Parts: sequence; C-alpha cells; structure tokens
Amino acid sequence: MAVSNQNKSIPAEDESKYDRRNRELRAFDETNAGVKGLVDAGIDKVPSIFNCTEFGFNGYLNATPDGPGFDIPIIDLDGIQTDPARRSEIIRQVQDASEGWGFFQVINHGIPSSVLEETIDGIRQFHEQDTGVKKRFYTRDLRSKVIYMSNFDLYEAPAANWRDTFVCGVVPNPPDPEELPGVCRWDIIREYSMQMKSLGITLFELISEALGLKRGYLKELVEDEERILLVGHYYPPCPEPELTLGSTSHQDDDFLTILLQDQIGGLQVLHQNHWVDVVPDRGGLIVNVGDLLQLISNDKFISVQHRVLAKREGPRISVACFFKLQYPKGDAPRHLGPIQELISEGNPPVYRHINVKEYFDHFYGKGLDGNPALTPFRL
Ligand SMILES: O=C(O)CCC(=O)C(=O)O
Ligand SMILES: [Fe+2]
Repeated sequence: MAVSNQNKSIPAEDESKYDRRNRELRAFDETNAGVKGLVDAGIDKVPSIFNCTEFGFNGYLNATPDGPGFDIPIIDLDGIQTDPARRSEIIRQVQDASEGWGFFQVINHGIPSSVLEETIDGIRQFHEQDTGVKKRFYTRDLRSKVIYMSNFDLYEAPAANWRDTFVCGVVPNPPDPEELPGVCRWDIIREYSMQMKSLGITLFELISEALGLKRGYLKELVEDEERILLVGHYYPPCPEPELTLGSTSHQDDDFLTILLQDQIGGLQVLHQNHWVDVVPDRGGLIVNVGDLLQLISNDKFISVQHRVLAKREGPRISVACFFKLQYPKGDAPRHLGPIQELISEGNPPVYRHINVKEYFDHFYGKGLDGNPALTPFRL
C-alpha cells in the first residue's frame, strides 16, 4: 500500500512498513547532505524510499516516439520589439504552443549565453561546495530566504526523487549578498534574476495578447504581488535509474515557469499520451504554462504534466524561475478564477473562484504524486 503522508492514519497491518519508511526518510533527511551525499558515500543501489516502480511512475514506460510532431515548439523572439508583423506572428505561435503543448522553447531571447552558462555553473558550485558549509543552508522552512534541501515533499509524496535543490526568492525581496553562500556568486544570480524579470514581462505581454486580452493584462493582475522564485536543481548520477525518477510527473504551481537546463537531458513532457524528450538546446530557454494560468485562462492554455528521468550520467543541473503570487500578502484571502473577459455563454467557467491558499495547501499537502493539483477546483 502506498503510504503517502506521514500524518495519515494507516491500517495496523501496514504499520511496520510505514514505520520503517518513515525512519528511512528521517535518517536521509537528517544527513542534511541530500542525494549527492548518498552518491558521494559510494552508494550503488537506490534506497527503497526512492523506489517509484510500485507507484507506476517507472521512468522508462511509454517511451518517446520518434518522428515529426514530437518536438516541443521553438519560438524565435528576434524582432519582437522592432517589427510589428513579426510580433503578431510570435503571438500566434505562443497561442498555438500554449494551447497545444503547454510548453515551448524560446531562442534569440536576448540573454547572453555567458549569463546562462555562469548561472548553471553557480548552481553547480553551490551543490558541489564543501558539504559542511552547504549543510548550514539545509532547511524545510519554506519561509527561509535561502533554502537547500532534498525533495520539498519528502514526507508527503509516495516516493522520493533523485534530486537536491537550492531555492531563493529573487523578486520582490532578493537576499542580501551576505545571505547567499559565497560560492553561489551573488552577482550572477542577481544578473540572471533581472534578465528573468524582464523576459517574464515580455512573456506575460505575449500571453495576454495570445489570450485576446490587452497587452498589460497579466502584468496588472499580479501587480504588487509578483513573486519570482529561483530554483536550482542538482540531479546526481544514479546507479539504478530504472527504479526512480529525477522528478515525479507534475504540473507547476505558478502562472509561468522559465527553465534553463544543461546538456545532459532527462526532462520529458506529456504530449498526446507520449512522454516527449525536451532535448537541450544551447542558449534556448524552456517556457511552460503553470496551473494558475490554466485556471485563469479557463483551460485555454494548458499546464502540462512533465517529469525528469534519473540517469546514470550526471550531475544534471537545471534552473527554474517560477512566476507566482506573493503568498500570503496581508491578511485578506487572494482569490483567482477564470478571467471574466474569457467567459461567455458558449464558454462557461470550468473552475470556481478559489482562494489561492486552498490551492497551495492542496499542492503541498499531497506532494508530487502524479495527480493534477487543479482537479478539486473544477466545477
Ligand atoms: O529540472 C527540470 O528540467 C524540470 C524541473 C521542474 O519541472 C520543476 O522544478 O518544476
Ligand atoms: Fe516542473
């Protein structure tokens, strides 16, 4: 039986299995050294807490088909600010990709490749620094400004993932230089965050227009509440990659994610019932629609399941920027629902207006378990 939450009551016959699993989770957590710590110690078997096979998440099921139509769309942003005809064409491409895939890759986005490379390197250096120094940042307190941890949902998800993570809120309140570990290169994290903020504005404008709304619609919707979280994942090499996953299949809990990945590969997107590889493209950035955008667009744009395979090769580094709302901001509940302008008699709302707290409580309460987090909010 799947034991998915440390607080859930469990039948007596499963108690010993539950206790053992909980003990193993705690023992792993208390090393404060993550999956990298296991690999550094020379582990040659995947510990049972990481075993996903029992839960049907085996990484090598439903292999990616070859052939045309199974590459995520690439959108060239060249000319977007200077050529109105080009801009209209880009908006059309953003609309097609957001409706059909929920994922696309942008090229010629204007961010120098040196900034991308140095950002990946900064995250690598954070994870590969002296473990004793790194441990000082290990925490599960999501309110901390700088977080290092393995598996945000370690105690909630049915299986742990082969992944460690660095998290830092960069908008609206970036950490001070002295709050960031020296090896992390504050200068490069700050530069990358500023680039993300500005690319985020461009993408919000394109998406607003692709939804048929005025250019500034989404920007105004999140005005004063915008929150950008920078998340630097480290996927160590795995001795038995067929038993676990780098990330269980999930959809993101935000409006939009911009993802930078290195050249190792492993990210897959569910498209027409196939797992499609998101092949690394040097200089490209992956953009995906998150649950909050699916909700406010009333399912016009889709937040799509994606996962990361574990691999013998590694480490793999990726850096995701999540465009969210600051939460909680003040005492008043924050509601979100399908945008009024997108609703009509022929297109009635498919979600109720929700307090975003309900959504986040649900998302974090269940962890990554392969199930869409928006389902309970459908009408
Ligand atoms: O590492 C990746 O390629 C994907 C990470 C991801 O999906 C996430 O952080 O939500
Ligand atoms: Fe994701």
